[in-house]
Amino acid sequence: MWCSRMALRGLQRIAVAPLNITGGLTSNVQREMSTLPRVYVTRQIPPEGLKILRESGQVQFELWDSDDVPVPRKELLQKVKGVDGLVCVLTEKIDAELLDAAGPNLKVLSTMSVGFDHLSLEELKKRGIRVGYTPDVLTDAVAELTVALLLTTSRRLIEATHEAKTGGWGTWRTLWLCGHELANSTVGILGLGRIGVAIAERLAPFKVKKFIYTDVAPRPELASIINAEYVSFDELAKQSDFLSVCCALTPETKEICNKNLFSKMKNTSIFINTSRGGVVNQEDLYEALSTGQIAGAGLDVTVPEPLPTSHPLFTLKNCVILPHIASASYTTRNAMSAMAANNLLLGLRGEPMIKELKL
Ligand SMILES: O=C(O)C(=O)CO
Repeated sequence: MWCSRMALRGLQRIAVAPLNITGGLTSNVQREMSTLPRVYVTRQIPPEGLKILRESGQVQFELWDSDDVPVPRKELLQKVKGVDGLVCVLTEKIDAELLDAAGPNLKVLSTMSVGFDHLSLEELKKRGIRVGYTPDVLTDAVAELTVALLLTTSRRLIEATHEAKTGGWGTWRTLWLCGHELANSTVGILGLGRIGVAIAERLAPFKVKKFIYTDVAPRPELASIINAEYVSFDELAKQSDFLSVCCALTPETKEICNKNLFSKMKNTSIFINTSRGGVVNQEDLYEALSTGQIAGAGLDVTVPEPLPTSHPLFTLKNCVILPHIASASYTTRNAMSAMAANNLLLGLRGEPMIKELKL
């Protein structure tokens, strides 16, 4: 089944150029097309971005025309040979092997993501490749989903609908399916950036008592927007009733949420992660959840993705797991796609990108 699907996908791959290449084109047009910078797009990105690339007249591009299956690595290594630009999503590892396969023509990489842990920045820098990414446009969608996940976890909504559907709903009971409320709580943010601020702004009307945060250093400008207090990592763990992870995954933050953190949290606390699965030691989280060290966890991101259905975290009632959908609204994904396309085109023209990573 898998093989035949893959074979079908392979057949569906199409080359898309700014003008449809048909037998009817004059040889002049064909000659002109062949001199345009070549771009490979590693995924069928949402229509806005493809339209921008197609109508730009600035590039010829080929894409892996599927959203369901990522381009196989072997195929990707073939397809990037000699390209001038690359548009990728977060499932593609952009490392030395891939950059070597692409060769020296590659000048611009544009990722349709705010996260960049799938990119080897050092290798990109070494080769002088400019990198575009897509922050800001997804902030609202991610903040919205984080609030939804937090409430789903703290008020036990998945358990509750399951009980209602499967006959567990007996009489109204005084302590049945009780959870933890935001009113009068302390909300902690691990890694205060645009998204952390947007989450806090949305939580404030729930009558949160106090926002606290930790980061590599205080961020007074952002903190003042939400009146958040800078605390140490340990204090964040100790004081937070709800702890929301918003930091990027870097070598410094890898598995920063581990036994050390969970052991200091209250057993009534809720842990939420919508950043990257790699910031959490999942074995330690399982231990904390299954022993009642913390009350619950809501995860939009895991290691690996997808998380195998046999993973122990799926056995826990107090763990809500979503399949990495924080930015998944039509508006946001189209905006990310458009920004990724524009970053690429600007980069190839040697102009400043809308959002470019400083390497
Ligand atoms: O953009 C990202 O980095 C994501 O995780 C997708 O929302």
